[in-house]
This record gives sequence, structure tokens and C-alpha cells, in this order.
Amino acid sequence: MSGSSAALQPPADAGKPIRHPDAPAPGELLGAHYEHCFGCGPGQPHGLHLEVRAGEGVSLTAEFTVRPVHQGAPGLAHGGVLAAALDETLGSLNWLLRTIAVTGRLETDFVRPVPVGATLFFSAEVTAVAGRKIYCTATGRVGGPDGPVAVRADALFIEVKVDHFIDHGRREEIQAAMNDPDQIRRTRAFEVNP
Ligand SMILES: CCCCCCCCCCCCCC(=O)SCCNC(=O)CCNC(=O)[C@H](O)C(C)(C)COP(=O)(O)OP(=O)(O)OC[C@H]1O[C@@H](n2cnc3c(N)ncnc32)[C@H](O)[C@@H]1OP(=O)(O)O
Repeated sequence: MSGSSAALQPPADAGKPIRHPDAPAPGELLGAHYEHCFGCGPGQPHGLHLEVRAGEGVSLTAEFTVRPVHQGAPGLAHGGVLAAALDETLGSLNWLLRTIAVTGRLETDFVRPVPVGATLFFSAEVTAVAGRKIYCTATGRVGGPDGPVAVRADALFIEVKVDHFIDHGRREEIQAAMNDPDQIRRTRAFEVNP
């Protein structure tokens, strides 16, 4: 069974996504947006360490290898971890739009179990934009980019201002992220869509 709810269907007047002129070139690694992000941060020992590469248009690919710390059932990836990998993959698309956005809704299909040691190959794209609403979709395959589908997700991201994080995040982490010597990460975290 698969499909997405009415909330994830773009309205009739939605526009096509527009790749930002300064978006990383197709094939380029995006890197982490935040050192301690559970999805992509190198400073998060049990994190997913997702590796994301820009694609054509507003699309990308990503890889995530399931480690023993990501188990739910014995020897199998936890579903919440797989949803987190999809969320991170989809959230990374916003960097290609140069828009700061957070997940409003994420609907996931778990199509087949994913064993520990397996690598998931994700492909994702933004399908439509309507005002602050960004509609996107992702597929994760096992064994290779053309392997069988293991997970799928459709999502709605909502554009926010940087104040969203400053107002709601814990002060010490916000301050540390603002002081990050990595200029690209700082820009990714704090640049407001021009
Ligand atoms: C310091 C570090 C910075 C890092 C930056 C990089 C971040 C990367 C992170 C990457 C990590 C991975 C990513 C992560 O994990 S992001 C973390 C997980 N997500 C969150 O924490 C978000 C929590 N939610 C909120 O903050 C608010 O609810 C938001 C901001 C989303 C909306 O509240 P806001 O008051 O602003 O707006 P609004 O309520 O007027 O809604 C606006 C429009 O949107 C529609 N709508 C809203 N929700 C839903 C919904 N659930 N289904 C369907 N539709 C929904 C709504 O109907 C309306 O439509 P319309 O009436 O206009 O037609």
C-alpha cells in the first residue's frame, strides 16, 4: 500500500521549484549543515552520517549505511531511523533552493526490511512550491542506486526565518553554530533566502 494524503498534494496554482544560481553543481557533495546534526553531522557518533550530492535541477542523491546502533528488530534498521534518513535527505533539498525550511509533514512507506550493514541509496526532488510550502518526494533503494525500493516518502516543508531556530533552539547550541568557523555551514544554517 502506498500513497500520500491530501495535505501533500500541491495546489493547482503551485509553481515549479527554481534551482538557486549558487546551488552546488551536480555531483558535488553538500556536506553537513551542522556539526551535531543527527542526520549529517560528523560530530554525532551514532548519527546517520548521510552523504548528500547535488543532482540536476532541484534534486539530489544521498547514501546512508545502516550500523548496529541503528537497529530496531535484531539485525534490522529501526523504522524511525529510516524516517530520519528520509527527512534529512528531503531537508537537504532546501539548500538547492537556498531556502531555510523545516519539515511540516512527512509520510513514509516502509516497503521492505533493511538489514544492518546495508547501504540505502536515496534520490529526492522538490516537485512543487506554493508560497512558503515546499513539496518533495524521496525514494530509498538497497544494494545500489537501481536496487529494489526499500522506503519512500512524500513531505511538505515550510519555509521559516532564521528566527525560528533562534527563538526555539537551546541557546548554547545556537551560539556555537553561529560561531562555527566553517563558513559554508554557517551560511547554510543562517542565510535567509534572498
Ligand atoms: C541553527 C541551525 C539552523 C539549521 C538550518 C537548517 C535546517 C535543516 C534541518 C534539516 C533536518 C531535517 C528537517 C527537520 O527534521 S526539521 C525538524 C522537524 N520539524 C519541526 O520541528 C517543525 C515544527 N513545526 C513548526 O515549527 C510549525 O508548525 C511550522 C513552522 C512548520 C509551521 O508553522 P507556521 O506558524 O510558520 O506556519 P502555519 O502554521 O501558518 O503554516 C503555513 C502553511 O503550511 C501549512 N502546514 C503547516 N504544517 C502543516 C502540516 N503538518 N501539514 C500540512 N500543512 C501544513 C499550513 O496549513 C499553512 O498553509 P496555508 O494556510 O498557507 O495554505
